[in-house]
Amino acid sequence: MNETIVTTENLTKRYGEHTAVDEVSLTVRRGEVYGFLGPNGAGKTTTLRMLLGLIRPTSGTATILRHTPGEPAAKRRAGALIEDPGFFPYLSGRDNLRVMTRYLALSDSAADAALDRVDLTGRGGDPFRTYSLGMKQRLGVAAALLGNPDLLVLDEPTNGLDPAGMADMRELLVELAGHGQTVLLSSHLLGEVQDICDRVGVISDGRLITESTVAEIRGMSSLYIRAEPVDVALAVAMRIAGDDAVHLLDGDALRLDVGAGATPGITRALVDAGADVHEVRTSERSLEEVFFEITATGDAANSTASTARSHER
Ligand SMILES: Nc1ncnc2c1ncn2[C@@H]1O[C@H](COP(=O)(O)OP(=O)(O)OP(=O)(O)O)[C@@H](O)[C@H]1O
Repeated sequence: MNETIVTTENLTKRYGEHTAVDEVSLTVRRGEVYGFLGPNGAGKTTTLRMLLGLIRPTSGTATILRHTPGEPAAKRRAGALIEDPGFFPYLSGRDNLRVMTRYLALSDSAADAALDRVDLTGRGGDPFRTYSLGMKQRLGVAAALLGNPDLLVLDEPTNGLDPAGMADMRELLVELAGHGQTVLLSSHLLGEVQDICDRVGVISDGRLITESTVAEIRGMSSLYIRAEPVDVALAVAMRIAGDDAVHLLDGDALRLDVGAGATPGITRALVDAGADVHEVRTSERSLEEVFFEITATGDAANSTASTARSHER
């Protein structure tokens, strides 16, 4: 599963003085769901548009399915939902897809197969204008699926959906990946995609800050401690875990960036130092927390740095 489906090397796009995408180098491998994450305006859509050959890079290179973006062979094997697909409101979902299958010289049955993949067969005969937002997004994914592409590129596929719609979309994406399709999706809602992505690339201000698995990016688990007096607890925690790994949280709790295996030793040391221990619990940091940290510091290596404090309860 290590075949490379997408690579970029120092991919850059400038608009006048503004650098929208700044030397981004990323890799998407076959069969994975890759989350391209970043806040609004970070450069996600611009990167995806370069990958699809919709705009030209200012410098740097990209390869998609071993082709240059925009080459007919790359277009055939990659389906995308990147801009409003522009469905006809009075045509049914099925007929909208048929307009596309005819343009792509595919059979009408490809439209039915795509409707089926996104679970819209039952409503396929209804006019597009009667669809909910979630159904419209699903039809957009169905359009991207026409021709059974190897790679799906989806720009913010959960955007604007309610929680149930998001859950449906997530389920659909996992299912697609289960069928061997590689999925590259962008999102600014990290919590929404962390459960479905195999790997993520985090972009901020046009620069790729980090690229790794969700587990790696979250780093090790944290230990939350409430003990009194807090200054005693703080001193004990810093002695055992090191100053940089200890964060004083609001409400005089402590967060320690240590593995769960450290829990018994730290609890014993607190008690030995005469502290009253009210609570000790381990928890994994969410991608959301880590994301705030690394986009604030601009450096993944600093992801446990003290900037975390302002985002913690
Ligand atoms: N055609 C353009 N001309 C000038 N600036 C542009 C153009 N397209 C994008 N930009 C700028 O490039 C930056 C990145 O935009 P982009 O749309 O790629 O961000 P994004 O991460 O997709 O954000 P969002 O989630 O809001 O869509 C923004 O500052 C945007 O204003």
